[in-house]
Amino acid sequence: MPVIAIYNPVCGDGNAKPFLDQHVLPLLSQHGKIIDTLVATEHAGHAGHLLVDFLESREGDISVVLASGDGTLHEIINTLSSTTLKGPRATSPIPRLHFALVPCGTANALYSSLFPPPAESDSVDYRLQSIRSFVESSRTLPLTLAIATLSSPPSVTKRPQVAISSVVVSTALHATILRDSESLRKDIPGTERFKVAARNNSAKWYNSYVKLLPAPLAGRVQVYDPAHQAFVDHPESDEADPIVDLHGPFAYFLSTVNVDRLEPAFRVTPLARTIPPVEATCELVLLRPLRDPSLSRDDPDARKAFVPKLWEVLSGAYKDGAHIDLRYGAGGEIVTGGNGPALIEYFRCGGWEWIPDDADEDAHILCSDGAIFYIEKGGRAVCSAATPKDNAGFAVYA
Ligand SMILES: Nc1ncnc2c1ncn2[C@@H]1O[C@H](COP(=O)(O)OP(=O)(O)OP(=O)(O)O)[C@@H](O)[C@H]1O
Repeated sequence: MPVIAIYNPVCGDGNAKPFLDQHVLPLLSQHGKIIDTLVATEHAGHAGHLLVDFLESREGDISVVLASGDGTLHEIINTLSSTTLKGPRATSPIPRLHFALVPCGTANALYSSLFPPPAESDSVDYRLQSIRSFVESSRTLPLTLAIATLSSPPSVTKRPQVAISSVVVSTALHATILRDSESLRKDIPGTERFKVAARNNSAKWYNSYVKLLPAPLAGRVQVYDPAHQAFVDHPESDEADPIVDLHGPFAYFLSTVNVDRLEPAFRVTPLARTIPPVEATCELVLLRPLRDPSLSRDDPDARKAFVPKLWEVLSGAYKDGAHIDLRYGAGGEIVTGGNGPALIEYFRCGGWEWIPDDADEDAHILCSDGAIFYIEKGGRAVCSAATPKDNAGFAVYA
């Protein structure tokens, strides 16, 4: 099978090339794997085009050694999903692409979810696991994709914009963090920049109306019940009307596919691993501050009072996903037992719609694997999880 190795020289701390040279290429060569093309990305958006050129010049299935973070994989998936190949491949569908991931990015969400990190997650061995799987077992896992369609208002005749994710689609706090953290990348190359951007946005709430759609096999939207530590059918999702309506404001709204974490230690959707889905689903976690019994309306005092609770939830994600079992006590204090409302609402669904309030500028920001999009005024984002077809789509050596 032809093999291309692509590295992003600027991702993470900028060490993809030396890591490839010192560790990856020798291991591949030890196992007799020949790299047909070894190439660096030269600019944003380049990785997808490199792969298109390679596909057009080879036949059959191909493998890709990808030394980057999640953003470069995102670009590849989006470019290939919107490109018609030339030459002999013009008449046949793009074959399944097999990726051996070398985690060289900042967060490496997909890699660290597929290979949950030991304490020493920087070790060379830890970073070579997908490569080892490529050379030793060739076992691949197909990726579920989250397809987000951003539509204009019905009065505007414009094609919707499509963003395809293999990790995360978010709005609200996470999307504004990603928007703002990019400008901090140069000064703070590590994950600390996400925390700085989070602090700057922590008192914001986002006004939107949301619909949750069931996955085909389940037929119902499912919600996590902390009392039984299991998913149950949402009480408002029944056979006659399986769609669940949710009103804001929202502090947090984040949906994942394929991953249980966004950084090695930030297990934001832990049930993706502990109760694995049986079909393509979005794992959706959200936080609606007005579920807090101590808050009755949205005003600046309420937003300020909620900030420490937001932080406690987010720090719970760093404690092996403990945030999903936090509840409100009668006075709005955060507790771990009892039967008060859960802080985090954790849904498993086939998709969702986010219809931002026109007057709330920041509610129009959407993040797809770190790439930032703007939902037009009067428009909406619709996201659905898709199962890859046999022999097509994207798979990872794992
Ligand atoms: N040669 C290049 N010069 C400048 N930017 C590049 C180049 N090659 C790729 N890029 C851009 O670098 C961005 C960051 O890459 P990537 O997401 O892989 O790493 P990261 O952000 O450090 O890691 P992660 O997404 O895991 O947090 C990508 O969005 C891509 O467009």
